[in-house]
Amino acid sequence: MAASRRHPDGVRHGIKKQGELMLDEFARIRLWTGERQRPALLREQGVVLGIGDDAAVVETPPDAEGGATQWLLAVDTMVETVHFNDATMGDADVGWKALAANVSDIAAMGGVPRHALVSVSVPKTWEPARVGRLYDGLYACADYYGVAIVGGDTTSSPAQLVVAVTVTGTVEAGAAISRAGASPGDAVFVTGPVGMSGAGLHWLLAAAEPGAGQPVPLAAAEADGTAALVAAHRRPLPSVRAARLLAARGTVTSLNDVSDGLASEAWEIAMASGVTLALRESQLPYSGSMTAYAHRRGVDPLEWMLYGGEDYVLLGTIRREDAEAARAALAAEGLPMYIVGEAEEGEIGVSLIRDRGAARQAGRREAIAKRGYNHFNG
Ligand SMILES: Nc1ncnc2c1ncn2[C@@H]1O[C@H](COP(=O)(O)OP(=O)(O)O)[C@@H](O)[C@H]1O
Ligand SMILES: Cc1ncc(C[n+]2csc(CCOP(=O)(O)OP(=O)(O)O)c2C)c(N)n1
Ligand SMILES: [Mg+2]
Ligand SMILES: [Mg+2]
Ligand SMILES: [Mg+2]
Repeated sequence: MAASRRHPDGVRHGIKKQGELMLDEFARIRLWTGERQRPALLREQGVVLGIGDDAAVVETPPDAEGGATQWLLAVDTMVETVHFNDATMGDADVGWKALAANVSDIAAMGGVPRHALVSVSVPKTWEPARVGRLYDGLYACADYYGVAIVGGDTTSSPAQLVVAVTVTGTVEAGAAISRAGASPGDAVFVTGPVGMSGAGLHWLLAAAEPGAGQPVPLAAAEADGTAALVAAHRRPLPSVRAARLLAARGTVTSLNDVSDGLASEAWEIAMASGVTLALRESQLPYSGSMTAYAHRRGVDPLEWMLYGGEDYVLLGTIRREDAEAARAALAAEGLPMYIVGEAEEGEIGVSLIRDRGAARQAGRREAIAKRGYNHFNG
């Protein structure tokens, strides 16, 4: 009979011959998820029954005035080697980002993120402590955004780690903001700088030592002036508060979040709405550290800004007459909003008006390619 004893965490573990803790699937799940969330948060999200049964039970939350809400449902997956590797991300960063990418999709509909289901497929080579750290990051992000983790699934995996997070959110009935409502004359905005994550990834891949088997330390990035870029890549901060403030104004006509790159997301709005989005180069939110790093590496910063991706800021359109007031209202809350262009009538597409610095050529227009991160193309 397998030896076992009561571990201080209250979970019953088998003991390997060498004395190493051997946890079965259910013990691991309890270790990763047991009593990790504040009871107040679970109550706030209407969780009647959370982790531990066949399915979670949650109440449908009313809006602030007691009115009806609608559910928002989204899922996003992260796969080792595709979305991260040993060098680019720590295990806790993977957990944070897996949930953050989902929270960002709820923000992109103008909603409030509420619940999450977490599916992990774990290679046999991953010691349990690594998944424990992944859950540290997941729960840190869940706590930050007030999301209740109410269940999930656990399997082994023949090779890479896969983590898939499903989120729910709610939005006032009829108030979800799609990609399809932009009209000619609307202002185009973003809720934060773009290109930092792509630049951070570039730096991380260059700094990675083959076979080091551990993430590039943040201290190395600090020493090189790229810590903000690495943080943007590892710990994105989706724009939930900005989304809620903007949605409440009733003047936002389309919204999307930047996962595949500003160009790709702008194309999605342009196609869904049947407009051209014209971006002004001089108005784009250039980050100082991203621009400095790009110049050091001889890269055009626009490359990361337009095509880098994983920024998890929002791109949207808003009625022109409310654009400046909305910007000021967000600024009053310490939240950035940059007006970066205009929706126009005409052929569906995205263009860039070159009106910045040395590249200035009397406002020359360039067509922006429908390119960005694509899982089956490059
Ligand atoms: N395998 C799939 N089955 C059904 N719907 C999918 C699948 N993959 C993606 N989708 C849907 O296609 C749309 C685009 O997906 P995606 O580009 O991943 O969105 P996002 O960038 O917002 O995460 C979304 O509505 C998503 O729900
Ligand atoms: C090791 C590594 N290589 C490449 C990338 C770049 N990358 C991977 S996925 C992705 C786009 C975003 O992921 P996706 O699954 O397309 O999210 P979604 O659009 O569904 O929200 C990018 C830019 C990375 N993050 N890490
Ligand atoms: Mg997706
Ligand atoms: Mg999205
Ligand atoms: Mg994508």
